[in-house]
Amino acid sequence: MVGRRVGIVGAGFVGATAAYSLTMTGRCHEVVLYDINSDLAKGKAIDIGQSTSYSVRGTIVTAAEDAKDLKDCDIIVVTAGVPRKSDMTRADLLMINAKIMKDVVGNIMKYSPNAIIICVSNPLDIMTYVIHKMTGWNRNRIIGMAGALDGARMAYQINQKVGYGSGQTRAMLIGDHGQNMIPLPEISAVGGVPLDQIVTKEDMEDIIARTKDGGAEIVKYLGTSAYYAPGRAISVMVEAILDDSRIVMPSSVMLDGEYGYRDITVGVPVVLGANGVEKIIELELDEETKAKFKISVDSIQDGIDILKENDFFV
Ligand SMILES: NC(=O)c1ccc[n+]([C@@H]2O[C@H](COP(=O)([O-])OP(=O)(O)OC[C@H]3O[C@@H](n4cnc5c(N)ncnc54)[C@H](O)[C@@H]3O)[C@@H](O)[C@H]2O)c1
Ligand SMILES: O=C(O)C[C@H](O)C(=O)O
Repeated sequence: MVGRRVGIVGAGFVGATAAYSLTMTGRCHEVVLYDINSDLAKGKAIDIGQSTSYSVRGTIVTAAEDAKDLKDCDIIVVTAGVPRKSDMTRADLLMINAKIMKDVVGNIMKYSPNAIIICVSNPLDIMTYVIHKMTGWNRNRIIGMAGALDGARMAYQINQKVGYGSGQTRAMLIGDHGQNMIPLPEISAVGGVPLDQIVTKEDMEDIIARTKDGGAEIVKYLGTSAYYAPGRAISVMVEAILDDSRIVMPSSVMLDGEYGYRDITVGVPVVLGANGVEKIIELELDEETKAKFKISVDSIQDGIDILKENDFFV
């Protein structure tokens, strides 16, 4: 369904790039940029708005003067927060970004109580959990963006190795958006051809390592984190919800018994449609992958426990 209103909270590198990507594909009627730095939101909204003369379909791009201008959004993308620098891990952003989430979620609940939220801020799985706990909303309406990006990164690494299949490569991962993410080459493919038939074991190990290191590699060169691939990954998810296209996308979602876990947000394949998460797909995991998944879940739980110890949820 084309023609609805998408709010983006945080008009920095990632938020503005997501807005630009949405505008270029012309898949939503209106994008509203909100940032505590209102001049930044204004400048980006004008600049992106002026690009729409050459996009396939007009999109209205506005800057929110105030959080109340986020009213009645169908989808809100949360990119507010601090990105890491080269000497940091995503986990180092835990306390500072969790505090920002309090402010952001309060505004969303007040002005767009029926929205679907796509969380982007890091550490991703834990911020997604924070948004669940603070809103108390049904779990289909809160989705963490990570697998869409990590899958695109894995596809890129595969294409770099084989030298073909760009745009035809589908890569699947599960787990956290961090060092314990679990690329699944055994169910990834280039144009439908299973990876293990075209990539050596050694190359596969390299693909996995470089995918896991994908965020850090960019931070090393830019001194801040990536935004083109994240921005596009966000817009693909937004479009799937607006179009009710029911694509399968690994995303960080609240488990309630799936994969043997409850009350934890972690990346698994889901179906994205008009209601947000339409379905969680339960892959059959072998014993080795189950053990890796547990390590990944435990690492997310560690971050949640730090917030609890600091009375964050009180
Ligand atoms: N999930 C992913 O795959 C992924 C990918 C890239 C970046 N990220 C994360 O996204 C976040 C944003 O990255 P960036 O590069 O755009 O950073 P950025 O610094 O360019 O932008 C963040 C913006 O958030 C704004 N902000 C801070 N507090 C706010 C509040 N309370 N309300 C509204 N706006 C507020 C800031 O003013 C800033 O403009 C970081 O936490 C980064 O780690 C996640
Ligand atoms: O690496 C980061 O800190 C940002 C983001 O999570 C990414 O993977 O690009």
